[in-house]
Amino acid sequence: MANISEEAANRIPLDFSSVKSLPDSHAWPHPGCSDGLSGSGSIPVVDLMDPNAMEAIGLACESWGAFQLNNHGIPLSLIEQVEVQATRLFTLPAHRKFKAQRSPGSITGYGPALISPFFPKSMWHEGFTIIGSPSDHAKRIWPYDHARFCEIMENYQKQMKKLAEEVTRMILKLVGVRDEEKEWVGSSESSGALQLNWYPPCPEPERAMGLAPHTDTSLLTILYQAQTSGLEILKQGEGWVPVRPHPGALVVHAGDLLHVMSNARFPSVLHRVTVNRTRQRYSFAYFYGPPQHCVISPPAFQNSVPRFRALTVKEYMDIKANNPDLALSSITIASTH
Ligand SMILES: C=C1C[C@]23C[C@H]1CC[C@H]2[C@@]12CCC[C@@](C)(C(=O)O1)[C@H]2[C@@H]3C(=O)O
Ligand SMILES: O=C(O)CCC(=O)C(=O)O
Ligand SMILES: [Fe+2]
Repeated sequence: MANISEEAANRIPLDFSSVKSLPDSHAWPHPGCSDGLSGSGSIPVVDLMDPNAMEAIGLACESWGAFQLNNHGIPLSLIEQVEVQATRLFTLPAHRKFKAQRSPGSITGYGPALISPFFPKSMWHEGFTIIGSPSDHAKRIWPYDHARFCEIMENYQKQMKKLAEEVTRMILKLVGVRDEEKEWVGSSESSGALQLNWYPPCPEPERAMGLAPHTDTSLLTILYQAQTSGLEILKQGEGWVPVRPHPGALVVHAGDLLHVMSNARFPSVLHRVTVNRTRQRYSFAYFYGPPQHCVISPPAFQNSVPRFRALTVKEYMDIKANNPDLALSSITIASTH
């Protein structure tokens, strides 16, 4: 995949509310069938309150890299509040949203997905990325009326962080990470980010792409998808499998840092989003992982050969930001046999 970021930087953002047909900039050659296969089956469902939840999570991560989580303790009322605020944001006129545009080189704010520059066509999607308080960007959109938006987004991140810690503890126990290497879990050091995603209705969904295939960089992602389907994960040997929204459930994805820390026992999952002719779609993704300065590496077992070199989270993030497709293979240790 070529980095076509210079050309991409000059792309004119599309005002989705005014388009009646699919512009060439958003028409993908074969969006729905990149491997010609369509998978069956569906990702496992895990009940967090079940005494066997940890084992179920391990099996799901080994074979699917994703699972639906029930009984997670996040109140539906909070999720609904996030939905209200996301709707309030994304239904604003384009010129209002552009006030909160992400500045070059930074992560937070409104705009296309950060991976967009690596694809030749634009995605049928808008996003808003938050780390901690979104007040800087929210104030630009709503100078006198940003407090409620900020309060809800901060509260959601707080609750998501607690849940992510609980799931991370189980996963790192399964992986066999030593206690001193997981001191960051539950500390204020850990990194979290919230991505609000909006996929408007699309006049030609067969030729458009909501979010192009990617793996998430962090350790794990906890995703809420509102009623509309569209998310698909790639299952090895099977193809693209839809992840249908279960009312009240959250989807958990294994990310690249978990891939490395588990020595590929829990591989990060490739996923994408398709779009719909009549229905818009919202999703909220919370990314959780170790702080930037942490050194990550496969666990040191006597008889297992590490497949990745040790590196800091920051170093991995930089490698991934420059070349998402080759990031994992570029830190693979060459086999000497
Ligand atoms: C902490 C993160 C995780 C990021 C980067 C940064 C904030 C925004 C995240 C996303 C959100 C949308 C998909 C993705 C692939 C993208 O383009 O931006 C994600 C990316 C990653 O997982 O790599
Ligand atoms: O919208 C979705 O269901 C997936 C979003 C996603 O993959 C992401 O934000 O990283
Ligand atoms: Fe993702």
